[in-house]
Amino acid sequence: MKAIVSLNSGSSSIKFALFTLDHEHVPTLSAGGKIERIGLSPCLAIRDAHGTVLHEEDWTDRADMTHADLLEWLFDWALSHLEGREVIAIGHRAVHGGTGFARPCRIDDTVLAALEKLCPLAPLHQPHNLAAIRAIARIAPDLTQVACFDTAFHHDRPAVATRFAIPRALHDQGIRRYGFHGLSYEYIARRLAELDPELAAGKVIAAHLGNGASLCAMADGKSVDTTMGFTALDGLVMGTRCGAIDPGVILHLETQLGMASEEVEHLLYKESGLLGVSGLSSDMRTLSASERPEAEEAVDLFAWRAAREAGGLTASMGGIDGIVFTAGIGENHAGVRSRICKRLEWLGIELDEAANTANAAVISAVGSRAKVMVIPTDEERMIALHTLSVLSGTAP
Ligand SMILES: Nc1ncnc2c1ncn2[C@@H]1O[C@H](COP(=O)(O)OP(=O)(O)O)[C@@H](O)[C@H]1O
Ligand SMILES: CC(=O)OP(=O)(O)O
Ligand SMILES: [Mg+2]
Repeated sequence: MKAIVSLNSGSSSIKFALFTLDHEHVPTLSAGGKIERIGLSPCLAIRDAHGTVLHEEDWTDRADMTHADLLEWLFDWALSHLEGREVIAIGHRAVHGGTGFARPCRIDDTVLAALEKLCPLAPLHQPHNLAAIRAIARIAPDLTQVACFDTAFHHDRPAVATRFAIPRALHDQGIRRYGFHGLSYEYIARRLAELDPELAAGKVIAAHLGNGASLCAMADGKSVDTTMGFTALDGLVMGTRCGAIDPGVILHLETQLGMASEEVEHLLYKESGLLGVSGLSSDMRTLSASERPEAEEAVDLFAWRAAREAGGLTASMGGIDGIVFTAGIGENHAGVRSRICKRLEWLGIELDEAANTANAAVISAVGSRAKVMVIPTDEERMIALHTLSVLSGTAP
């Protein structure tokens, strides 16, 4: 049976899925899994389509294990468990497509070289995405590999939402707001259209709150604004990323505190966000379980900033009909959803706390002016669908 594999290398996780194809090439999930807490103490779970665990692994205290080490482990496992399935292509999440890539494409040396140039704009992601592509090219040089871009969903936003207030020539060189988490938002837009077509046709904020976090304002299922910009450093507070920051801080760090640009990069990408504010952890579960006041301060800042940006995106759309929470924190953390929604009560948003605690699909109260939902994201399925569209020559 033919199959395709989706690989999604995030900043703290590698998610993967194997889809079998029927004779019309409709993908059905066969197995999938996630390696998480990379850089802390990685663990892995692989499940079949019914959620039954096929394999679990815990690399306690192995903060040293890199994305590449874990991918190698995963390949070895996969090769011995394919059981007659023939993998015809591998689709990858590629976080940054720059100005050159607005739709999924087959990967060759030219594409790889162009994506390599974008690594400085997504240092937590793009190098891992490309390392996975290269590793597979070494193992199976003839296998088709497809890149699916996080930036693509935002490509057709109104021009005003793409511009920084800097000299025009820099915008023309590509220094502009791109936006990320596009595979997740595209999936949410499609899923919402199935679950609630009326809401999907309206003005919705999708909140992808994971280790990386952003919001997307969607009108009629299309991105009109988003909190991330030139890089995935912008916008909300994240696990280890600072989110939007006064650029004057960066100038001060360099000119007054004498920090080298590599040190500033490290500080803003890897030592800031929830980790920086709490001094404890980048992981929301750890912070929620902690009694330390700094942990509480970090969680509160996370929610405050998300609500503040949601207010801004509401203005971008000229109103709001609904909010959809997704990704690790958005799907699972009732307390954070509640904190954000409380700060948005002025928009007529009211939660049903029992539904919220149960992680129900609809968590708004009956009288709420805007509907609030929880929809698990599925970037892997989106990658599979895009990969198939490239194989069949029907990519948009
Ligand atoms: N059951 C849960 N309850 C609360 N938070 C959770 C839960 N599961 C995951 N998270 C949080 O989600 C975040 C990771 O999100 P995820 O979307 O998996 O990350 P990535 O951006 O690396 O794909 C972490 O902060 C983690 O603590
Ligand atoms: C773009 C981004 O931040 O991705 P992730 O959530 O996987 O870190
Ligand atoms: Mg993610």
